[in-house]
Order: sequence, then structure tokens, then C-alpha cells
Amino acid sequence: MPVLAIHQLQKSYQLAEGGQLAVLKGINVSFDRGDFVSILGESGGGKTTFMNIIAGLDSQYSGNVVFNNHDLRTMTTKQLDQYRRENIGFIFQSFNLISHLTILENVLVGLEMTDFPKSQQLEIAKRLLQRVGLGQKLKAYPNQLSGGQKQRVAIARALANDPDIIIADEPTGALDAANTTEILELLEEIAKDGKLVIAVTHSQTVADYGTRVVHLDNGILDRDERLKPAFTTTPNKLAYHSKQLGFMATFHMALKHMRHNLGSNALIIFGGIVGIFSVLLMLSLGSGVNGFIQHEIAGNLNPTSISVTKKVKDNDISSIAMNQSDIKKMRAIKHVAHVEKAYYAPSVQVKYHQKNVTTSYFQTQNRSFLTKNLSAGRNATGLNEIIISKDLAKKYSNQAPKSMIGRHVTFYINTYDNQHRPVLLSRSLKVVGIMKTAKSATASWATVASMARAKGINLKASLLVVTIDRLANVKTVQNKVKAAHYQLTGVGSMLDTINNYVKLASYLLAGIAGISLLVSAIMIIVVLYIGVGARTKEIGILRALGASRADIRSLFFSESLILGTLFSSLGALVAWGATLGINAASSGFVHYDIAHLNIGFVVFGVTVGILISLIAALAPSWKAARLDPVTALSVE
Ligand SMILES: Nc1ncnc2c1ncn2[C@@H]1O[C@H](COP(=O)(O)OP(=O)(O)OP(=O)(O)O)[C@@H](O)[C@H]1O
Repeated sequence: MPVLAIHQLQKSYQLAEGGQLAVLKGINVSFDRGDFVSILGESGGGKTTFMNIIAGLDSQYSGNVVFNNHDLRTMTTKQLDQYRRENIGFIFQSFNLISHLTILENVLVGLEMTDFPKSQQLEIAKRLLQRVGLGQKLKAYPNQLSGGQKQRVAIARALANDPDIIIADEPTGALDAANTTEILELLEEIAKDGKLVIAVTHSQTVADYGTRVVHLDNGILDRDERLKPAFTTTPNKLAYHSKQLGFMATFHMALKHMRHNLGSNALIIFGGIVGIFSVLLMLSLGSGVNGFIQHEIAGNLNPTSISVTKKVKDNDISSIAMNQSDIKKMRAIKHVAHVEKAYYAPSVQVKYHQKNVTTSYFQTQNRSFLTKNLSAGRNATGLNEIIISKDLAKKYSNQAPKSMIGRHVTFYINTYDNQHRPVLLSRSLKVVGIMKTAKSATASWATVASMARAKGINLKASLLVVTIDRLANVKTVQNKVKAAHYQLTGVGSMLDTINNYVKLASYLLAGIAGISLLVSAIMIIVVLYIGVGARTKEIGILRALGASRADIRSLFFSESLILGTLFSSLGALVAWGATLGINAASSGFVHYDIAHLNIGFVVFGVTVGILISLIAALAPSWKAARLDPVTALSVE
């Protein structure tokens, strides 16, 4: 039974200028194992077209090509890939070795598409290279070999999967006489092993070497000549299952290719690092500055206390005063634990030893103050006590501001009497504490009320300090207070707004930094696209060896994945280093880590980097996978 039977094979090409070119015009022929068939014919006679069809690379034909009783016409693209993997070995005139792989790796490509264990794959590849006389050059690259040596590697590669048919397209076309003889001897040996060798040739020397000569002229098989009987060895075919190259093999191949193109890949990686680094740095700084503001402002204020004032209609002092009914309303709000009256003045004067200092802020002591805001002493909860800020204390005693504790200062405060006339209240108060807040002083409500009473004035609360039971309820209470037509005052109430601005700014900057990421993505697209162009031949070779479209896609995706992973993780590492540097550099004047690179940002940055590089690989890898193997192989 013939290993390959061809019935009524016809093939026409669609011409660009219109019309059809009939190349094969009804070929009927069959080939047996152990034959070394030479296909002779004029240039343009359709030999390569014929070979591509029997190799399962071209399925646009009419008629039938039957391999071991299986009609190629009925096979899907995947089945044709498998047919090539298991049954066809290719030898080309221009060798078509993959330049960035060693000769051992070139032979291993086909074996990686089998289920042989890795060790056996290596053993087979080495044995075959030994057989073609290259056992000493396993680690050499194709450009380190002579033409004859390259063709011997190609023969070893063609034999790797122990195929039934070896297709050799002008196998000696690029070789001198001595190398030609060597290659022909090897091909004869292969036929002796019981395989079918079909060699396309113009050379009579090649034809004379074979067992049979078939002549193709103008699309017709016009002569079929037997020179010797076919070899009758029954082949002992290796038992294996073939498979796609798969992710790991394409990943390794991609790595080797990248090592080969270190320059352009290093540039992409550098671009990507800059992108990821800047995005992460902006996010870290945004978060750090936010945290710093929280720490500085909220850290000195009680987060569960809010200051409430009336909405000011005009400058009428009586209209802003908080009275008993306001206190009741506040107390009625759910989650409010405590309401206290407070008095606010934009400035007060504190005099010590004839030195009069004006503060820029005064509020009676209340629950919104935190004890940690005190740098020394205690809160001024008692009558006729005062706390002054550290900078104030320094004005009186530069060397030892804390020594002011226990001393008496004169405290002046401007207010209005019951007839709205300005009145200056004054009293000698004992300093009981020093606080951190700048240019400020505070005394208890009782103290200020008593000073007012001394002038016949009934002190009115300018604000109420409302303390909420739990931090989680602050927002709800704030909303209720606002709904009741009061307003929230104090730095604490502005915290959200400030933080929103800082966040917005950091996102904006991160977005701008993201543009450099986009540039890296464009670089990846360009490099991969150029890669598809430059690697068209390699894609053709891999397809001829039986690699599937998915394998080709995976090859380009792997490269992008490696690039993305490298630049993203290196970018994150550089960003981490930069935040450490920034925090160390700023620690001298800010006791806070101003750059916060949290794990969430790192995960975000690395994921975005990898995603961007994978998206960039979509179009080029799709283009590579769709390349027609015949066209890809014919590229010079
Ligand atoms: N893709 C194609 N589109 C149109 N015409 C084609 C295409 N490929 C080949 N041809 C034409 O088909 C004919 C047969 O080409 P083929 O390559 O099979 O010939 P050949 O016998 O192998 O030639 P050579 O010995 O010079 O390699 C030629 O005239 C060629 O120009």
C-alpha cells in the first residue's frame, strides 16, 4: 500500500491582475516507503506548489492527497498541524534554521511537540546530530556553521519526530560538490530506513542518486522513471503522541529570542520602568501627603468632636450666639454623646512682663482638644487657668518655654456688652500648660464667662462642641447638623475637602505619569510588529514543523509578558527605593513618611503594567498567527 496517493490534483493561483493561473493540472501519482523520489521539472513548473500541498501547508486545491488512507482534504487546520508534526520532515534549500537557537535547540523544537520526557528529547536530538556528524557542535549557533553543516542540522531536525515522509526542496542547491554528496548519502540512508524521501531538484546528480524520478512539466506529470527498486526496510517508528508547543516551550523560545535582541528589549524595559515608577511614585506621594495632613490636623484634634455654629445671616453678634434651644437640638440628634458651649475669638492678647503678644486664634477649652496637643503641663479646665502655645511661651522665655508653667500672665479679650458695645475683658491667669498649635491660647469657658460676668456681661456661646459616641457615626451626625441649618466649622470640617483635593492632584499626576506607560505600550507594539515582519520566515519554519497558530500567538504573547513582568516589577522596585529615599531625606523636617507605597499600589502598578503589555501584544500576535505558512516560508 502506498504511503502517499495523489488523485486528480489540480491547483490554480488567483492572479493579481485578474484571472487564474493553472499550475497543477490533474496529477495522479503514488509513492511508497523506502523510495528516494526526485521531482524534476522546469522552473515554474509547479514543483514547490506540489510539495506544499502534500506537506499539508496548502489546502486550496482540488483532487485528493491521501496519506496512509487519510484524506488531507477532510482534515482541519489543527489536524494538518498534527499531520506535519508526526509525518513530515522538511529540508529547505536555504536551510531555514532558527538563528537565535543553538543547533541542539533547533533540533529540539520538533521534539518539544512530542510527549517524550525532556531527557529523551535531548537524547534523540543529540543522537541525530551525532548521526549527521555534528555531535561536537551542539552549542554552536547556525551562523557559526558552513552551508553543508547547516543542511546536516536541517536533516537532523527533519528526522527528529521520526516522520514517514521527508520533503526536501532543492536540498543541495546551495552546496558545493563535496557537501552535495554527503547530503545525498544521508538522504539515501533515510530512504534505506524505510522512509519516503521526496526531493525537488533541478540537478541531474540528485536525480541520479534516487530510486525514482518523476518529471513535472507545465502542470502535468509527463515522465515517471524507476532507477532502482525501493528499499524494503520496515521502519520501526518511534511511539509517541504529538502535541502543540505549548506555553512553556514558546516562553523559553521567547526568552532566547529576547536575549538575542537585548538592545531593543532593554529600551522597552527602561521605558516601562519609568512609566510604572512615576505612576507608583505619584500615588505614594498622594497617599503620603494625605496621611500627613490627617496626621497633622486630625492628630491634634479629637476626631469625634465637631464644632457647630449658626449660619451667619449678617454680622449681628446676637444672631450667631448659640442658646439653650440650639443645645437641645444638638442633644436630640442620635449618637450625640455630649454638647458643650465654647467661645471663639479671632485674637486675644497675652501679656507677660510688659511683653504683649496677640494670638491669631482663641477658643475656650473643650473636648475637641486632645491632650497630645500639649507639649507640657495639663489642660486649662479649672478657673483662671490658661494654656499658651509654645511659640508664645518662647516670646517670653526663649531658652526655657516650659518654665512659663506656673507663672501668671495677663489675658485680654475683646467682646461686646449686652448693648453690643465693645468691651475689653482682662484678668491675670495662671499658665498650666504649653500647647503645640501655633499662635494660640486657651482658657476654660468658666474662666471667660467669669471675666465677662465681672463686667456685667452674660457670655454667649459662639459655637457648640458636639461630641459623638463613635467615630463611625461622625459623618451621619455631621449630615444631620447640616440638615438642621447649622454649619460645621474648624479645620477638622475642612479635612475631607483638603484630602479630596490632594487625592485629585495625586490621581491627576499619576494619570500624567501613565502617559509614559502608554508610550511603553506603543514601543512594545512597534517592536512586536517589526518582530512579526523580521520573523516571518521563522514563523513559516515553525508552522512547517507543526507548530499551531496558538503556538505562534503564544510566542509573541510570551515576549510581551516577559517584558511587562520585568518592567513592572523593576518599576515597582525602583519606586520602593525612591519612597525610602524620599522618606529618609524628608525625615529631617517632617516626622512622617511622606511617601506611602502600599502593597495595593504595587499590585495595581504591576497588574496594569502586565495588562498593558499583553494588550499591546494582541494585534501583532494575531497578525503573526494568521500568516499563511507557505507565504511566510517564501519570504526571503
Ligand atoms: N502565491 C502565488 N500566487 C500566484 N502565482 C504563484 C504563487 N505561487 C507560485 N505561483 C506561480 O505558480 C507557478 C509554479 O510555482 P512553483 O513555485 O510551484 O514552481 P517551481 O516548479 O517550484 O519553480 P522553481 O523550480 O523555480 O522553484 C509559477 O509560475 C509561479 O509564478
